[in-house]
Amino acid sequence: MVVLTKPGIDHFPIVKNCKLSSFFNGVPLIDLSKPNSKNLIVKACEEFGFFKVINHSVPTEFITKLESEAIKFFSSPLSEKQKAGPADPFGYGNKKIGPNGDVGWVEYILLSTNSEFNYHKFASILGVNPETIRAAVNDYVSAVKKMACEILEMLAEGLNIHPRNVFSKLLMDEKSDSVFRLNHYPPCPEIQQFSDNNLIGFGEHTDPQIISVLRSNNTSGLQILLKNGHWISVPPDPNSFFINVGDSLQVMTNGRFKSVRHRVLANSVKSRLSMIYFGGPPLSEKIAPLASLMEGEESLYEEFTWFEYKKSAYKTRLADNRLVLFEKVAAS
Ligand SMILES: C=C1C[C@]23C[C@@]1(O)CC[C@H]2[C@@]12CC[C@H](O)[C@@](C)(C(=O)O1)[C@H]2[C@@H]3C(=O)O
Ligand SMILES: O=C(O)CCC(=O)C(=O)O
Ligand SMILES: [Fe+2]
Repeated sequence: MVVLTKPGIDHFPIVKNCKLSSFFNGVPLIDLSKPNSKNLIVKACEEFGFFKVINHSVPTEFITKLESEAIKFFSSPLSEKQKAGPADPFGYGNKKIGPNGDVGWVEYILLSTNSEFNYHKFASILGVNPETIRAAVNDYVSAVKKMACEILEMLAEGLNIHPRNVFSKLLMDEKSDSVFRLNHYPPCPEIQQFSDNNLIGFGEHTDPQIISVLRSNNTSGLQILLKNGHWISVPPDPNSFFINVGDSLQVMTNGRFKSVRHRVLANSVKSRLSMIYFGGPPLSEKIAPLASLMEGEESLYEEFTWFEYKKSAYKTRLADNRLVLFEKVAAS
C-alpha cells in the first residue's frame, strides 16, 4: 500500500527569526497623484531601492479578475497543474526556483509577456476559454506596465534626465524582455512548532531587470534588506503596489540606486498570492550608466547587453550577487 504524506519541510531553507521581524513602518509611501512625488521616488530609490505606491491607475477589476483566475488555477489538483510545467523557465513550477538547485515553499506560474506561451494549458486546467485567461493576464500586465512607465518617467524627471522616457522606452519597446509571475505560498502549519526559525518561501535575491511591480493579497511574508544589514517585514497591502529597483537600474544610475535584496517567508496559517511584473529591456540593449548621471565619474561596470546579463544570471544561484561579475576592477 502506498501511504501518501504531505511533503516534509526538512529539505527547505530556514532562516533565524530576526529581532526586528515585526512590521516596519518606514517603507517610503509614494502618492502618484501628488506633484512632488518625483523627488520622493528618487529619495526612496537611493535609500531603499524599494517603495509603496498609492493612488495608482490600475483598475481594481483587473486585479480581482486575475487574482480569482490564479486562485482557481492553484486550487486545482497538483497532477493537473503539472501539465503546465515544468518551468523551463516559463510554465508552472513547484518548490524548485530557477535551474540551479534553489527551493522554496512556493508554487508559481512564470510567463513571458510577449509570447503566447501556453495559455491553452492553463485554460484547459481551469476549464475556461484560453482567451479568458489571456485577456485577464493582458489587461493586468498592460495596466501595470503603464504605471511602471509613469513611475520611470517621474524618476527620470526627478534625476533631471532628458528625455524623460530614457527608462520607460525600454519597457515600451515591442521587444522588451519582460516577465510576469504569479506566486502562491501555501500555508505551512508545521512551522508553528518553530520558535526561533522561519521557513523560506522565496529565498533572498535581487531582481535582474529594471523595475519590478509587486501586488499581493493581505498575507505578510515579504521582507527587504536595509542598508544597515537588518531584514524588515513589509506590511501587506492588497490595494497598493510595491516597487523594486532591479540590477539593470542600479547599473544605469552607476550605483546611485541599489537593487533591493528581498525574500519571502512562509506563513503558518494563511496563503499568500503575489503577482509580479518584471520590466526588462530588449535583449540587444546595452546596459550602461547614463552619461548625464556620470558628471566626470567613471563607470563602475563593464558594458554588457541585457542578453549577456540574463545568460550569466541563469547560471547563478538565487542569493548570488549577479552584478559582481560585471563590476570594473578598481586600478590600484
Ligand atoms: C535562481 C534563479 C531564478 C531566477 C533565475 C536565477 O538563475 C537567478 C535569477 C532569478 C530571478 C529572480 C527574479 C525573478 O523572479 C526571476 C523570474 C528573474 O528574472 O530572475 C527569477 C528567475 C527564475 O525564477 O527563473
Ligand atoms: O512573491 C513575492 O511576494 C515576491 C517574489 C519575488 O521576489 C520574485 O518572484 O522575484
Ligand atoms: Fe524578486
